Amino acid sequence: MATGKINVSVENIFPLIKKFLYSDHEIFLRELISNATDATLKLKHLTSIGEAKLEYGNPMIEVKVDKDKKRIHIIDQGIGMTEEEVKKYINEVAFSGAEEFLDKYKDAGKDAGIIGHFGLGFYSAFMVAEKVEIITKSFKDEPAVHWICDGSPEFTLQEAKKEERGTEIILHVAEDSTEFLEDSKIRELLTKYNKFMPIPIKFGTRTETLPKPEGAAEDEPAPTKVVDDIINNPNPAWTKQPTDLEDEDYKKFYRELYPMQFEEPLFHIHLNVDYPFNLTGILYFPKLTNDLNIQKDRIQLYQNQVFVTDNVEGIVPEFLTMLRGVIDSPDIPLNVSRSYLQADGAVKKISSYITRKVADKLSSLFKNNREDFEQKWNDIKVVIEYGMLSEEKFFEKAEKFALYPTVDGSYYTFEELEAKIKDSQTDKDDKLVVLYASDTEAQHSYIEAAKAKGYEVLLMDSPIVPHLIQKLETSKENLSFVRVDADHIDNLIKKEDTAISKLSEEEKETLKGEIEEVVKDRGYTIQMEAMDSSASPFIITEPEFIRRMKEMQRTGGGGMFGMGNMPDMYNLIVNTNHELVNEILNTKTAKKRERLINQSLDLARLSKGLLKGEELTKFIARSYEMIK
Ligand SMILES: Nc1ncnc2c1ncn2[C@@H]1O[C@H](COP(=O)(O)OP(=O)(O)OP(=O)(O)O)[C@@H](O)[C@H]1O
Repeated sequence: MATGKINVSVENIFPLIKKFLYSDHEIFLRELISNATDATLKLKHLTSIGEAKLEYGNPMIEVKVDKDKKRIHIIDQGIGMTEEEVKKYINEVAFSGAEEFLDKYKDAGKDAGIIGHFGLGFYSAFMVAEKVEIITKSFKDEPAVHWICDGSPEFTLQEAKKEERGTEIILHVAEDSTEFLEDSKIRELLTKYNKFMPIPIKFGTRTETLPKPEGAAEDEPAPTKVVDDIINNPNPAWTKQPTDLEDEDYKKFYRELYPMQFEEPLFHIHLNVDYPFNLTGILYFPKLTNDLNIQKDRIQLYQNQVFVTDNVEGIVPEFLTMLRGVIDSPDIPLNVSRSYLQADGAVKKISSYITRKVADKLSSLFKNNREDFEQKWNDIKVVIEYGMLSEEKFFEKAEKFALYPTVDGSYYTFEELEAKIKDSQTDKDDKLVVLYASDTEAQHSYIEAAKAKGYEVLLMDSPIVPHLIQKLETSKENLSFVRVDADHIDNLIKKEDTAISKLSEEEKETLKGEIEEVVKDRGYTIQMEAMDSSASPFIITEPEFIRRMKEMQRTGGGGMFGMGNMPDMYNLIVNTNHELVNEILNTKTAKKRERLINQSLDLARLSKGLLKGEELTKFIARSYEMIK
């Protein structure tokens, strides 16, 4: 038996390994299974090129937990190691790797998230074990060896009896890590990190129900068989060629990724590039709600089929983090901080590649089946609108497929919309005015007024609309968006012809004074307008600019500082051509005038959804009195 001392400058590296990555202790299993996988794939390679003269067969990796003896075994059938190789790879290479790791990252230990993604390699075993054994037999014709190390830099190395090729790692689990002796914990980790690794991983057995033999009695139980429980799918969909996959395969894989998701994805995008960087993956568009905060199943990042994280911030442009699926790339550096990641050239290229692929897919979906795309619009618009706002390149590409639905359910691209409304909705200053509503119920009367004029009204109801229209207005010339309740209809799109007022200037002044007297404490700005006699006598409007700025502030970013908390501002428009307004003017008694004004104002508020609570109760009681 040989004993030796591992040559390291840190006197005892293991307590340090334990101290770091405290919350990430669980990665030891991922690291050891990755090594076992590498060893198996190396053997596959050597047999394929004829360097290892043996049958590759169907090797698997087995994980076993012996709770009584407090041990975890990881057994592979890979290339194994000779004594020389153990000395070299374990005592020197692996150790220096661990040392280097600690040196580099002990100060960066607090850079949340990233550090645990960097493999400590073999020595991460000491994060949970007080003693580690390696029993390994190389594929070369040499005796097996047994290496034991108890966490000090001393180790023993002796010949072992192992006959089969491969490596067995035995972890003697430390007292403070006994949670890893629970089957359920190990299963959880295997499913989290190793679900799609390329070599089958066995963890215990399971009972499979077989079909009943023909002619079996109905009450006879179906026969069963005990089989290896393989926890992974070694050939996940993203590793295959898109041409080899059907739509159903993509859906099946989605269910595999998110077993708790019962809703089908709307469509998928298969990513596949090998130059100038390597990346494969599948992204899915799920049905998204308008609530941006509740989307919880996230894109998973893999490196060569090993799960790394589900936090892809910095790698995928932010607007696409709402999607689901997987990205697998060996080219994404993980042992660095997020801020570095965002500045990294390769990562930037990856991010813009993904953006382009998503835009191309949306474009082809739109072209190939517009009807279907329109039907899905409501579920995907948040991502697209968000992308248009945050990525200039995407904004340009989205011109072709971004849709603008009307309150009547027609969908236009911006170009189509422009062509459709150009004649009717260009104002006297040559500005194209796009009318929109955010709520068809609440803004019903305003929508009707616009439709009566032959105008189109868009329905724009996602939370980022104020930002989006701001962006559209600044990127196109002579364009403005106004919500239907921002002013009375003739003011929304001002044309040359000035309406004739039935009231003289003097009469208007008198009336304005009288109305002001009655409504003076309610904060309305009164606007006397000569409108169509069939339009409502009193209308309450909410000026576009201030409302939009406030909304932008509330949804974050943009707008004007401090405006989010300002009270809502309303205008009261009085239609001087309406009969009732004329009557108010000519009413003899002040009491009756006041009553007419109040009743008209309440009706206008009712129409705008502003009449609530006690005021609504009073209004109803008063109305009953009137018709009695
Ligand atoms: N199960 C195994 N079978 C054969 N060789 C192994 C096995 N585990 C580890 N080794 C050898 O030990 C070396 C060191 O392993 P370690 O995990 O520390 O580093 P690595 O795998 O090279 O890199 P990293 O894990 O940091 O990506 C490996 O490169 C390999 O040669």
